[in-house]
Amino acid sequence: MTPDLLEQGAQRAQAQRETARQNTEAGGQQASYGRLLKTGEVDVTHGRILYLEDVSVSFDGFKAINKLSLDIAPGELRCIIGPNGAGKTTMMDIITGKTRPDEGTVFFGSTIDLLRYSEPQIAQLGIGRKFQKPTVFEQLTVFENLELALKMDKSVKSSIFFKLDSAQGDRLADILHTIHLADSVGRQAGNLSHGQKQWLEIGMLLMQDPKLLLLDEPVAGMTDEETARTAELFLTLKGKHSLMVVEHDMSFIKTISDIVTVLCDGSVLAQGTLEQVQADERVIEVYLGR
Ligand SMILES: Nc1ncnc2c1ncn2[C@@H]1O[C@H](COP(=O)(O)OP(=O)(O)OP(=O)(O)O)[C@@H](O)[C@H]1O
Repeated sequence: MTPDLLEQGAQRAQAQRETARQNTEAGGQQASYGRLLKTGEVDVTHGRILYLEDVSVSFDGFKAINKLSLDIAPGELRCIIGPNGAGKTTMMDIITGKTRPDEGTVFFGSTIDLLRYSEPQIAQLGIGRKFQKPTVFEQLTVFENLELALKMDKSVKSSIFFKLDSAQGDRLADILHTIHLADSVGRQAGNLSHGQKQWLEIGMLLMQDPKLLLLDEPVAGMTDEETARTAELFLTLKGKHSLMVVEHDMSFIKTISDIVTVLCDGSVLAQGTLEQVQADERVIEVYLGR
């Protein structure tokens, strides 16, 4: 792809997204009461894309998650903090189907009971997960990694004969811009910096157009500049996707957060703005004061 084509593709994809956003704002909520949801659509008419209620799981008698309840609004960027062992990773494992809870309710939108689905099916439903370590294909170029992410999307049939159509090409160009890698499209992923690899992996998730993205310590090991650019990236994604970000880096949380949920001993200890939770005595005691 030439820089010109990339630029044009990115602009077309941006324009399409803007139209979709305006349509949603103009009537998405009301409209969805009166219409059937299309395949792959998530019913967010009750204002929640993710809903957990009284979820518990024990490992050898130890309650890692203990009557955990929380919900996330569509388009929200929710930050999750908490001391080591609070249950943050286990919570993500439950949402993505890696771990089955002993009890509780986990819904995607108001109609999809996630406990009825397997891990690959949950990914297919539109929940993307980014683990802490970047897992890109080091031998392939940035472009090839993104293209491959689309091929791995099971909804794209016949991947052997797969060729990007123009809408997919535009989306790829748009994502390249979003993840700050438009200038590195032909570079081998193995030669990227740690931060760039993390962005590329986020781009690979975005190629599958997830509705909800779960990100585990996305800025761990990044330089200050990379961290700042990642904050920018997340703020761009907010609204178009729902995001749940687990992080220990408080200055990063400060830059991106609206609502922060503090987990401790497998349940929600406090929730509010970062200022509010930082002023909460219980939080100071178990976490921030350490
Ligand atoms: N498969 C497992 N078997 C036994 N115990 C487990 C298992 N998975 C998690 N745990 C325990 O459950 C608790 C919660 O772990 P979890 O990894 O979810 O915490 P966390 O908040 O993500 O911690 P960190 O910030 O250190 O990553 C810990 O005490 C952990 O040792």
